[in-house]
Amino acid sequence: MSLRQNLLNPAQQAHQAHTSAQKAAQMDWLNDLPAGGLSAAQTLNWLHGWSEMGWLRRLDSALAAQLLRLQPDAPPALLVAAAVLAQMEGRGHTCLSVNDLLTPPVTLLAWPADAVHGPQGLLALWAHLPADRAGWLAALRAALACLRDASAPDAGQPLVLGGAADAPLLYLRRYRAYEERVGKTLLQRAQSAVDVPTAQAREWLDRFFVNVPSTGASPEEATDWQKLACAVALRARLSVITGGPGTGKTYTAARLLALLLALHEGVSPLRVALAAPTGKAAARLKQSIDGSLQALKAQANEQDNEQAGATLDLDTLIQRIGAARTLHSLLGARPDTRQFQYHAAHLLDVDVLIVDEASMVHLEMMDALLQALPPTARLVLLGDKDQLASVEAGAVLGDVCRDAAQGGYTDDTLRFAQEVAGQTLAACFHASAAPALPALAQQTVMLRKSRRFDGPIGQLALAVNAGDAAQVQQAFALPGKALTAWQPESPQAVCDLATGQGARAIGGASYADYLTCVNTPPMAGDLAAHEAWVKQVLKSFDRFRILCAVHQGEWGTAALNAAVQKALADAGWLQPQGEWFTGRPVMVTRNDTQLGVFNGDVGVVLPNLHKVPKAWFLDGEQLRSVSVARLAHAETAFVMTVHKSQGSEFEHTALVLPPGAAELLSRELVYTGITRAREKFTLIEAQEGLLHAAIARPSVRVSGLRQWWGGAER
Ligand SMILES: Nc1ncnc2c1ncn2[C@@H]1O[C@H](COP(=O)(O)OP(=O)(O)OP(=O)(O)O)[C@@H](O)[C@H]1O
Repeated sequence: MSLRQNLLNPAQQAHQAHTSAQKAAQMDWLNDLPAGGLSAAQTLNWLHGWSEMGWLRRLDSALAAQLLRLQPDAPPALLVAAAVLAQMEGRGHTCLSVNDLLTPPVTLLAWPADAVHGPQGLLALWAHLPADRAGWLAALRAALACLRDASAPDAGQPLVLGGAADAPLLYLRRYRAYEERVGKTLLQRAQSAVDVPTAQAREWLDRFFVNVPSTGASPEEATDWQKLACAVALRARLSVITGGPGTGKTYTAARLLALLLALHEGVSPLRVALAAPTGKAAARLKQSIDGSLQALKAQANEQDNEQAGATLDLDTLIQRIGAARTLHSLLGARPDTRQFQYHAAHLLDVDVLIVDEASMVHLEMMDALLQALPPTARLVLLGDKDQLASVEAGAVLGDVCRDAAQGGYTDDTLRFAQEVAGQTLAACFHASAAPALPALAQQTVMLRKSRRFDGPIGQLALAVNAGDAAQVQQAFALPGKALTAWQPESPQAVCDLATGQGARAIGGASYADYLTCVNTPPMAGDLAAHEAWVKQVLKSFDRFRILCAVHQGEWGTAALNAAVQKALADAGWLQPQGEWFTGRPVMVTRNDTQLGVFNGDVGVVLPNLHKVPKAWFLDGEQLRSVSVARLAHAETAFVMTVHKSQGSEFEHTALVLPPGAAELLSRELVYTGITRAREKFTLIEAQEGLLHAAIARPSVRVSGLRQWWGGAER
């Protein structure tokens, strides 16, 4: 089954099967093409045929049709490039490299064999298209009503040609505009220097970071990267702190806030905002920042009270920070429009903005955020560069942090690191040891020591990240029950895991934990007892989660959710009557600002005190209930995609790798799945070899973002 088929619902698949034979017959004429090559109309037919077959989206061939209407003599190559570009945008790429079109883009599209080799397939069409870059560029530039390049005036053309002469990039107009604005604004912010009171900053940093690296430590371990990250963040209006789970990104951000407070000289108090792409991630950020500031307060009190605790009012800072918000809510998302309440002409009221889980922020959202942020405000991006990028197009954090591991710090940065943070970086992190890296890299620091993931799960995550199959194998062979790999015969195994009744005693939390709670509501009918019960259910539900990579097929979210629900009902845990039965876990699939729920929020349906079913959500300790009648966009959440799990962690995480979806199984997907697990990780491979195939496949997002700050393009 192809990727597209996997994403189709059963009705669409049936329709597709019905039309396939019809379309194949319609396309027979393509075998008898005249030697003169394809006309634009024939090319369009061919592309429509691909959409009918489910290889392209209808949207993709519709773009080609729109271009042909705009310019009736548009060359076939332009129509094909546009349809492929639209398809790539749907897969998260912000542009299409023209170089990828010089030969049939078999790897790029990863279509099934008949779509590649069949008489109406990719190879057959490519026989009619230019064979070199000059030919493609000539074809693209022959349609200036459809396409703008650097030399042509902007007349609202839907396509834009950009990139370098030897690496031209084709964009949809919208993405080119986002990319240009995001690239330029990030660079401006990174270059926008702020005066740092060196001696004062050094004094506070020495107070906040008391770790002494052990003698004989490796170059990575010899540096206090957290302290360095704080220092670097002081000197410009953009800083980026990346690192794996538990490396102390929020710990560092909390100390940075304390440092900014300590150095703040304005008359009005520092205005701080916290945000993340999802509600869950925002709640975790707030909890973590508060926890770190409380710990810092205790540390300051233990140190010399006269010098630290007494002069730094951390209590007021904690109170003033306020709740962390989703980016949608921060920017003031409005129903049914892409426009936000805050934008370039109505700026956010903030001095410092910390954005966590920045790997999930897609290009369009990053653009909206940067536009709405006052030029004087400091932006601090936190995130794990190795995690999956967002479903939507763009991988801004990945692009920014591409060289973060190597450092590439200039003399200026090295001097600053020494003066302000007291850190002498090993030669391997100097710019001389690598090609000189641009200003953005000087504002980026990678944290390298995990405080939470030093056990088997951490080892596995590192091995996956390095694409090291042997180390992965070794990690699974480690003693203890933290890691389990399983190749069951059928998806029934997933149900066994969910009910906690699996034949294999692999241990770990299951859905039996939260359902035990669901089935023992409080006897007393008072509000406090009811709230405590709801919170306990929600927290227990978050102890375990099943993640998978696809929606369709017997190993996809739809079938597995139904199977798990049935298994739990058969085992007596659930009574699934109607849609909104007690205990049903739900995930919101669309932002609804009026209801206050956002795409990705996960809750559980439980009765309120008056026995009316409500969907309940927990943000930190804050409980919210939503009327189920108004929750129009939600689905069952026993099983969710890895994408949707980002920003969350579970005591026990099970990752299901399905067969036939090779294109979706990437190193980043597996890494993200593993790092959702706090204590136990279970891998369920529907077929032997899926894990190894996935880790051998790092995902690549085509983007030209780095051209705006002088980095090499992918
Ligand atoms: N320098 C440090 N000294 C002591 N404890 C630390 C230090 N840095 C981080 N920690 C602790 O390690 C744990 C993980 O830190 P933190 O939550 O900041 O990591 P993170 O990178 O933000 O994690 P995640 O990716 O899960 O959000 C926390 O308990 C934190 O208090």
